[in-house]
Amino acid sequence: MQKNPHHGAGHSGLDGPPAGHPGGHPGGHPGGKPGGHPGGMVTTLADGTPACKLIAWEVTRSCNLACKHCRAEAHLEPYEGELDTAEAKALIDTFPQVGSPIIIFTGGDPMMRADVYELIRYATDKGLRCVMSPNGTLITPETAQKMRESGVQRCSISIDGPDAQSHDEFRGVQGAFDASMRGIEYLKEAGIEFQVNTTVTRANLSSFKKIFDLCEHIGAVAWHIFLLVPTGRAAQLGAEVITGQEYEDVLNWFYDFRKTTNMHLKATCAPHYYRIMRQRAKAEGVPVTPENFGLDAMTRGCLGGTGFCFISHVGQVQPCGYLELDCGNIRTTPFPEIWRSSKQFKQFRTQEDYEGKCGICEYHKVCGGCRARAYSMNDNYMGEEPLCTYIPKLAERRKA
Ligand code: HEM
Ligand SMILES: C[C@H]1O[C@@H](n2cnc3c(N)ncnc32)[C@H](O)[C@@H]1O
Ligand code: MET
Ligand code: SF4
Repeated sequence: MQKNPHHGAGHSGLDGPPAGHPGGHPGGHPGGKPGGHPGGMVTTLADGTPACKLIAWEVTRSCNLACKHCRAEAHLEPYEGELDTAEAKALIDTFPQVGSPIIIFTGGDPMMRADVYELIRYATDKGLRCVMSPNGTLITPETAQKMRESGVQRCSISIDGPDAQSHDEFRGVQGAFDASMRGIEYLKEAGIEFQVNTTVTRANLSSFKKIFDLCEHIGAVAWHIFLLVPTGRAAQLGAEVITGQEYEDVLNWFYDFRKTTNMHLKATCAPHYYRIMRQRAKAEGVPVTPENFGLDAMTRGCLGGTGFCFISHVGQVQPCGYLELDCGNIRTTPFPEIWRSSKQFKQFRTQEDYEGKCGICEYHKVCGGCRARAYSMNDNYMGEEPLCTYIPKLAERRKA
């Protein structure tokens, strides 16, 4: 079945997201719910600041797995200084001031935090849409029920290989694959939808089709791919980072593959995808509209600081989880003030502040490059995306 019927012709150059709506989006998402987004999505705050659409909140960093690529270098033991229940609720109180963000309760493993359901209930009651990203191994019928009762709209479960051997090897714990599969069954029994998140590495590149088949077989509503960022434990995984050309290949494959399935496929930390999608659509004469491309037509590659942010276990606000840039701490500065005024977030919202190719690229509006990779590979978070093969038109002209 064709998910994105490509009818319509006559494409006119670049279709970016509507101006002033960087990364409009979160959908594909946990379906509508009462109290969510009345009158449609807020795109800009009263003072012109872009609204925050999505917040990944690391409610705890503790985790029972030991993944080789973990950006958080998470371990099982408790971490010092995590926000307590009262601080966490006070933070939730501020979220509506930046828009109607979807809150991803992440970790570590968010299930390692005892009051997580209380917090989700609290946020749900404020009209916020809450999703959760446990690794899946700790889910029981009882906790799945608690998730449902607290209002969890969707869970993401990470699966990085098509079978137990490859997944367990990557995730550092024998039995992780089977335990996550069991957890998924409990989610299904509790009526909670789930998506699979997969990190792309050299090791699993050739298994992609098999991982997709698995997602389909187990009934995932979406498959989101993340491209490895060499940070945290992944800093030791240099050899697993694929090359710029391999990115082009896998994202072109993803573009074609998307047409063959009804499942919602999303390239999350692969900003180049939104350029490739437009290049391919243009070549095919297909306009990039929501009718043809769903939410992919309205979002952009890197949303860090423009439509998305990350809050760490100790309250540090960052553009994303993979870029440990201190943009302010909610313990000393109210979160909405950080979102509005942090120096770094303002930089991310201004193309002139980007360096190298990204600063002059005509695809900037839809891509932005991976800021975390620019930082981890070249020590410059405003530098050009290190793994992009595209030469912007302006650079071509300057060369000529
Ligand atoms: C279609 C809607 C969605 C969009 C546009 C979206 C976009 C993003 C973006 C931009 C990031 C940032 C990654 C980063 O740089 O840190 C992210 C991370 C993440 N997303 Fe989504 N997401 C969507 C839906 C979901 C849903 C429904 C879930 C869970 C059920 C989810 C789970 C995650 C997780 C776990 C992370 C990583 C947070 C971390 O660093 O631990 N996403 N997503
Ligand atoms: C939310 C998703 O982020 C993934 N994840 C964790 N660490 C990294 C990293 N260094 N690079 C890319 N993805 C990562 C998790 O495996 C999960 O699937
Ligand atoms: N532990 C969860 C996962 O692996 C989410 C955070 S990963 C840093 O999917
Ligand atoms: S990647 Fe996620 S599951 Fe793996 S160790 Fe890190 S926090 Fe835990």
